[in-house]
Formats: sequence, structure tokens, C-alpha cells
Amino acid sequence: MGRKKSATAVAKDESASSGVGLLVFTTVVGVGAGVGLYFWNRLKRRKASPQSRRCSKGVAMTHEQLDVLEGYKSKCTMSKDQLNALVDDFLRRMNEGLRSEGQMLKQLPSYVERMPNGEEAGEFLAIDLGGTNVRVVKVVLEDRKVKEVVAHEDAIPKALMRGTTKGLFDFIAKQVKLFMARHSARPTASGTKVPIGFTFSYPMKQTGIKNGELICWTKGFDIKDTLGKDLVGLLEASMREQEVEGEVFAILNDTVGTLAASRFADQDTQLGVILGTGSNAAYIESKGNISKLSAGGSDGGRMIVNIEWGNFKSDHLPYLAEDREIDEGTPNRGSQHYEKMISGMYLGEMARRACLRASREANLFGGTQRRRLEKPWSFPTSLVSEIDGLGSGRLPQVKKALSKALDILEASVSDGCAHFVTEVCRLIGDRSATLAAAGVAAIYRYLTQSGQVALDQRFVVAVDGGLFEHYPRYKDRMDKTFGDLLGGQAKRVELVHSPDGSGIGSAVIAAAAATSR
Ligand SMILES: Nc1ncnc2c1ncn2[C@@H]1O[C@H](COP(=O)(O)OP(=O)(O)O)[C@@H](O)[C@H]1O
Ligand SMILES: O=P(O)(O)OC[C@H]1O[C@@H](O)[C@H](O)[C@@H](O)[C@@H]1O
Repeated sequence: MGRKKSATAVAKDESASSGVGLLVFTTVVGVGAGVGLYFWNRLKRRKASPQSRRCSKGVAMTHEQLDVLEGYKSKCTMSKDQLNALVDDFLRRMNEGLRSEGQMLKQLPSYVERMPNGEEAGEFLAIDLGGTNVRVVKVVLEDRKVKEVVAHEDAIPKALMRGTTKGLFDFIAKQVKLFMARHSARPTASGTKVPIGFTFSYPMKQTGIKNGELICWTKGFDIKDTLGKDLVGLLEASMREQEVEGEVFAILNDTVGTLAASRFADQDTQLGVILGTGSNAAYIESKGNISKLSAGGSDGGRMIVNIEWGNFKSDHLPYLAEDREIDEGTPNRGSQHYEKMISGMYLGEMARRACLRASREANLFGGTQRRRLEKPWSFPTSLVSEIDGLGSGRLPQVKKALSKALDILEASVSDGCAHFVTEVCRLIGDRSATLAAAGVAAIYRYLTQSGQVALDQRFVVAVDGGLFEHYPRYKDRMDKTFGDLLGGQAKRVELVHSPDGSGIGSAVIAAAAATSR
């Protein structure tokens, strides 16, 4: 049994228990008041900024989102003065590249000196190593026409882009072998071997139509032991190992092929442009102007020059913090700045970074969705063009596309957020097309000012590449910039989509090389 307590002891107990009671009571009141204050403030905040209320109804963006968007708009939109300054810079760099090696614009001689004239004929196999795919194309040229084109492409495994030279060229040779088995490419008059045109969509130094050495990789490739190697030799060695009976008659850049393919059909073609995984252009230059080549004088002839315009850089480019971040994450850090602002490999990543920034600074998509946005390279360019194509007039479909891409509930994407993303995608698409057009306009100015192209002449620009082909209203946006930069002369510049241009052009140039042997 417990011992009996004294009166003092009982009093202490009672005062202790009333002290504990008071403590419990003040704690409950304190916590209650804190919770009430928290919700009162939330309610006040919601009342204070009507925007947030409107955002929950999905009508508009919040002030913070509008601020972020305005920031992008002011940086991405280029004035005519800025565009003209950019063009002047580009012209200066073109001339530097013609005078000496190792310049910003490499201005690489292609050794294609006889311009296609439609007389080229025969059956050829074009092998095209691009930034995303290897394409094998059987081309039959007959009676001034492209009689047959059979193409097959396979995505290049990412591991091969950073593997070994032999691994890559064995993969290419395997694609050729599979294609020849599938499409029974026949030996031609040139003997038992199938004449091949090798389109190589990377900067290479050539000393003839049949040779090329890799200068540097771009896009997603980074295979150290290919630099300086004889690319035709590598391909022919891998083909021999795979018992593929083919002989490479020409190696060329895809811009050179695109120009040649279009010129085969239309003699007013002056420029070949690629807007695909990467971006680049080639044009026809008087050999006398390629002073690094014709130091000993020139025969007055012409040659197609591969500009390698992706490496262009200028203080007048609308460069964003996100461009710098993207560059940091690429294997060719510090180069190809112009390409990284234009081409398909990078536009999706730009959109992702812009949305991530808005998510951090302006609560776009709320907190949880941020995890999805934080994965580099997880936003495909096809999503940017899909959303840009829908536009802010079709926000329900935009929300559906975003919820699918980010794997989130459609209901969790407010109209204000969908509107923000649509505007950002439009800005990114506009910037890409404007910059690509500025490059074309610069070359137009160069050729007309040097008297190589008359002002009243058609200036046909052959364009190939998945970005130009699939991005909505890309051509229209380029045409608008031609108007801004060239005024009345803009009507001379005709953008022509040249599908399979680099493949057909490769066959056209191989045909010319085969006949001039
Ligand atoms: N729907 C699309 N909208 C915009 N760009 C696209 C779309 N689909 C593909 N692309 C872009 O096109 C590129 C592929 O271009 P393509 O010319 O076919 O291949 P490559 O660049 O390897 O020669 C992709 O890297 C991608 O950036
Ligand atoms: O056809 P793709 O892969 O988009 O390549 C376009 C351009 O991509 C650039 O990165 C290359 O330096 C160019 O040589 C090439 O023409």
C-alpha cells in the first residue's frame, strides 16, 4: 500500500498539477493561434494578389511568371539594328575563313568544282552519317531526273557516339550491308563495286573529293581517336571486313550534298542549308576568293565551300544564361554557339531550362513537378514544336501534351502555366528561325555585294533537316526575317525544302567524280 502524505506534500502536488495544467493550456492556445495565423495569412495573400486567384481559375499567369517571360522576350527578340550588326559580323568572319585556316568560320573547301548540271547519271549508294541517324539511300539518276530514291535510316546508338572509331564505322558498314541485301543494290558499269557517295555531317579537312580528315566532332559525338583520321579509309576498311563490295567515289558534307541535289534540278540554287540535329550551310564561291587555297593563283573556277556556320559567335547574338548552361553540358563546350541556339538537338533543352527556372522563381508547375523538369535533355524538341504549333489558343491540348511529357495530372497544369510554356516555346522557335534566316541573309549579301549573284537573279536556298521539316511555320518565320534584313530583295530568296537532299546530292557528286576519273 502507498505511504500517507503530509498536508504540505499534498499542497505541493496540487500547485504542481495546476502549473502543469496552465502549461498545457498555454501550449494548446499558442499552437492554435499559430495555425490560425498561418491560414489567415494565406487567405490574405490570395486576396492581396488577384493574379494568383486568376491563375487558379487558369486565366492568366502570376506576376512572377509574367516577369520571367518578359525577361525572355526582351532578350530573345532582336531589333533590325541588332540583326544587321549580326550580319556584318558574319560577313567579316566569312572573309577571315577564306583567308586563313583555323578561323571561327572554317570555310572548308569541298573540292566540288564542277557544278551539277543535270547530266549526271547512274545508280549510286549514298551513306549519310548525321547527328541522329545513319541513312543509306539508293539513288538512280537518269535522263536529268532522280528516277529512284530508296532510303533507310537507323538511329545511331548513343554509346557509339562516344565509343571507338572502329565501333562507329563497323556500325555504318553493317547498315550498308543490310541495305544492299534488302534492296539488292546492283553492281554498275564501274565494275563489281557499288559506287558510293559518303556524306559526313561533321567538319572535315579535305585535299580532294575522295578524302577527308575529321577536324572535330560536334553535336553528340565525342570519339577522341577519330581526329585527323582518313574517313574514307576507315569506311572502306569496315566495309571490306563486312564483305561489302562498295567503293567510295566522293566524301562530302551534307550541306554540300543538299546544294548539289537542288542544283541538279534547279540551276538557280546558290545555297545548301541544314536545319536538323545540327545546323550549317554551304555556298558556291569563286576559287580566286579562297585565298588560303589559291595562294598560287586561281583558274577562275568555282568551288562549293562548307561554311561550318554553327561555330559562329557574336556579341550581337541574343545569348541567355541558359545558353551558357547548355553549352557547359555538351561534349564540345565553348564552340558551335550559333548552332546551339538554332538546331534541333538543343531547342528542347532550352525550353526545359526556361521552365525549370520559372518553376524555381515563379512556382510554375508547383513544387512536386520540378523533379520531372530537373532531368537534363528530357524535353524533346518535338514537344517544343508541338506546343508552339498548338499556340495559346489551344491551351487544353497544350496541357494534355505537358501532362504526358512531365507525367503529371492534367488538372495540375493550370492554364496560366500552359500559357507560359506556350509563350516560351514560341520565343525559342522564333529565335531559332530568325538566327537561321540571318545567316542566309548574310550569305545573300556577301554573294550580291561581291557580284557573284546578280540582284535580279533568283536565289534558291535548298534546305534539308528534321527541324525545318517538322517545326511549324519555320519557313514563314525565316521569310519574315528576310523581309526585315533584305527589304525588297527578300523576294529573290526562295527557301526550297530538299528532302533527302544530302543523300541525292551525294549520288550526284559521286556520279560526277565517277565520270571524271
Ligand atoms: N517534330 C519535330 N519538331 C521539330 N524538330 C524535330 C521534330 N522531329 C525531329 N526534329 C529534329 O530533327 C532532328 C533530326 O533531323 P534529321 O535531319 O532527320 O537527322 P540528322 O540531323 O541526323 O541528319 C532531330 O534531332 C530533332 O532535333
Ligand atoms: O545533318 P545534321 O546532323 O543536322 O548536321 C548538320 C551540321 O551539323 C554540324 O554540327 C556539323 O558541324 C556540320 O558539318 C553539319 O552539316
